[in-house]
Amino acid sequence: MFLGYLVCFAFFLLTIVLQTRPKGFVNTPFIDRLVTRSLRYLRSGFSIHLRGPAGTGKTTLALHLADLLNRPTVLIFGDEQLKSSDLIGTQSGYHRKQVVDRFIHSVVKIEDEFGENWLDSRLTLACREGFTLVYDEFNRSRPEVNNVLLSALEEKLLVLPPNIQRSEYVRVHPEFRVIFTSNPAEYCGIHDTQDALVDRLVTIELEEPDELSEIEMLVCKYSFDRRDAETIVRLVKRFHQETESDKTSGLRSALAIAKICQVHDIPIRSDCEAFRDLCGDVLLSRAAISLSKAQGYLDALLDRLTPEMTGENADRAADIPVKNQPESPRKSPEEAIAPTVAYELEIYDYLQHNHGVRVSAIESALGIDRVEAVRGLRSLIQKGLVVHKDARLYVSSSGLD
Ligand SMILES: Nc1ncnc2c1ncn2[C@@H]1O[C@H](COP(=O)(O)OP(=O)(O)OP(=O)(O)O)[C@@H](O)[C@H]1O
Repeated sequence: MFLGYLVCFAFFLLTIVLQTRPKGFVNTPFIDRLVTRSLRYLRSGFSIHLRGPAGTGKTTLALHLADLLNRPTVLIFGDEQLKSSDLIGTQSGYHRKQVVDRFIHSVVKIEDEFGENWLDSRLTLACREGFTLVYDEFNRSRPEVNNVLLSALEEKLLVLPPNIQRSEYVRVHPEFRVIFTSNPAEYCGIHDTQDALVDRLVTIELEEPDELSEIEMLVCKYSFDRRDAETIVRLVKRFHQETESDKTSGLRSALAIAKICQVHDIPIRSDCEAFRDLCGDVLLSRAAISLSKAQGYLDALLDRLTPEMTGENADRAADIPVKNQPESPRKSPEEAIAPTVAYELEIYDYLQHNHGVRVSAIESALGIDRVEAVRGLRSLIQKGLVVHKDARLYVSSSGLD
C-alpha cells in the first residue's frame, strides 16, 4: 500500500498533474452555453476539440471544463519538437537489484538483476489513471506524433513500444478524456489536422465571446467600472471590424488595455494622451490593413470617445459605425464652430478650400504645431464639422458648407 502511494507520488513529481481551477472564470449566458454543450459530450464518453482564432478563450474554457470533470488534469502544449516519447514515455536507463543472502552465515550469496526503467509520460499516465488530458494547440505538433492517440480514443488501448519487461498495451481508463484546442490551419506553425483524429472527436467552433462576456471579464478581472469596460470593449470590437483584424479576437487587446489602464491609473478618455498612445500600441499591429488607414480609423474612433460615450448615451454613441459618419444638423458658422480651442476657425476655413489634406499640411499652412493642430481638429471632429478618413481630413458634407 505504502509502496503504491510512493509510486504515485513519484509519478506526480515526474509529470505535471494539475488540479485546475482557473481563477476568476467568468460565466455569462454565452459562455454557459459552451460549457453545457462541452460537458454533455464529455460526460457521454467523447473527447472534444475546441477550435477557434487566437484569444477566443479556448485554453481557459478547456481548463474550466477539466476542473468540472473533477479528475486530475494533465496539460500538454503542442510543439513542432514534440516526440512520441514525450507523449507516451521513454526508457530512462537501467536499474540494478542486488540480493545478499546470508542464510548460512559463512556463505554470502549475491544475486544481481538488471532491467530497463520505463517512465510513463503524460498521455500514458492520463490513460492509465483516467485523468483529463488538456492538449493545447495540438496541431502545432507534427501529425505523426499524435497518431498514438487514435487507438487510445477509439479502441481504448494505448500502444507502447515493444518491451519484454512490461505489457505493450495500456488499457485506457473509462474516465480518460482529452480536451484538444487548436487554432485555424492558416496560422503560422500549424499542421493540418489528421481527419482520422478529428473524426473521433466532437469539435466545437469557438468565436470571439459576445460583448457582455468581454465586459464582464474586464469588470471581474480588473475591478473595472462597467461603463469604462463597455467603452474599451466596444472600441476594440469596432476597430477589429473596421480593420479586418479577424485573425485574432479582440478579447486579449481589450484585457491588455484595461489592465494597463488599471495599473497606471490611466483615464479612459479621448483627450488623454496616454490612453490614445496605449490604444495605438495595442491595436495597430493587429490590423490587417495599412498602418496609416488603421491609424485613421483608430483616431476617428478615439475622437468619438467623448465623455458622453461613457455616460448615459454610451450605447448609442458606441453603435455609430465608423464608415457611416453621423449627419449633423445644419448650423450657422458662428453657432456650429463656437470655437472652444485656438485655431479652430482657421483650420476649418483652410479645410473648406483644401479637401483631403493631412495634419502636416495644416500645420505648415497655418504655421502651427502638431499639438495645436490636433487639438483644433479634435474639437471640429467632435462637433461633426470635420471627418477624418484614411489619415486625411475633410469638411463634413453635413457641416457648414
Ligand atoms: N471565461 C473567461 N473568464 C475569464 N477570463 C477569460 C475567459 N475566457 C477567456 N479569458 C481570458 O481571455 C484571454 C484569452 O484566453 P485564452 O488564452 O484562453 O484564449 P485562447 O483561445 O486559448 O488563445 P490562444 O489560441 O492564443 O492560445 C486570457 O487572458 C483569459 O484569461
